[in-house]
Amino acid sequence: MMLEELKKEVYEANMLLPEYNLVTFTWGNVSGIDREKNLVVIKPSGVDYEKLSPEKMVVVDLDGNVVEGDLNPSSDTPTHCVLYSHFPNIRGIVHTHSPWAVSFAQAGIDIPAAGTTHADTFYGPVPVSRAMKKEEVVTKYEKQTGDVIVETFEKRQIDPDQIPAVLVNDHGPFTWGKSALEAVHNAVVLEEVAKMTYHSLQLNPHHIDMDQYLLDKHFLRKHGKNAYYGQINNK
Ligand SMILES: O=C(CO)[C@@H](O)[C@@H](O)COP(=O)(O)O
Repeated sequence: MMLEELKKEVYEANMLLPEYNLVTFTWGNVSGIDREKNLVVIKPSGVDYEKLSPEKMVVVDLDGNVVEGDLNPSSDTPTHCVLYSHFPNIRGIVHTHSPWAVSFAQAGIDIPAAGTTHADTFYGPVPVSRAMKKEEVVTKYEKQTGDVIVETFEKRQIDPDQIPAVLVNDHGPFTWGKSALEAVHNAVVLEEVAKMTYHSLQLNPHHIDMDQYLLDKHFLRKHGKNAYYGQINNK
C-alpha cells in the first residue's frame, strides 16, 4: 500500500470513532503502519474530527520523529510506536476514552470473558495494566505507557494477536489489528463487551467466567483462514 493510500485509510478509520460514539471532543486517535517503510501514519493532536482530512494525517518514524505533515502528531504517538515495535503482526492501533472500557480501566480490573460476544474477538479476559509509577508519568509518559502495556502481555503470557486490546490502568483502552479498520472494529467490540459485562456483573457477580470449551469454539472458528477478520483486511 502506498503512503497516500495509508493516509486515506487512517483518516477513514479516525472518522469512524465519532460515528461509533467512541470519542467525545478529540479524546482518541487511530494510526496505521507501513511495515516496509517502517512509517506510522497518525491523527494530528487536538484536531477536531470534522476538520480532519487525509492530508492532515502526520507521518512519523518508529522513534516518533515527524517525517511528513505540518501538524503535531497525537500525544499518544510514542505509545503507538512502542506497540508497533513489540507486536510485529499489528498494522493499526486505536486509543479512545470510550466510557464503558474506561470504567474497567479506572476500576483497575480486567474485562472477564463472560460470553460469546467477547469470545468472538478476545480469546480470554482483556487485561488491565498495572498502575504507572510516578517516575514513569513524569518522564517519557507516553513511551512508558507503551512499555507498561508490553510488560502486561509478557508477564501474563498473553498473545497480542489473540487478545487485541488492553486497558491502561486509570487511563483507558488501546486496541489493535491487522489494519487501522480492524483496530476500530476491535475498539467497537471492546466497548460493547465492556458495557454488557458491567451489567452481567451487576446481575450476578458470582457467575461471570464462561467455560473454556465455549471460548475455544467461538474464538477459533472466527480466526481461521475463512474468518471474518480476513475479509475486513482484504476488502
Ligand atoms: O489520553 C489522552 C488524554 O488523557 C489523549 O489520548 C487524548 O487527549 C487525545 O490526545 P491527542 O489529541 O491525540 O494528542
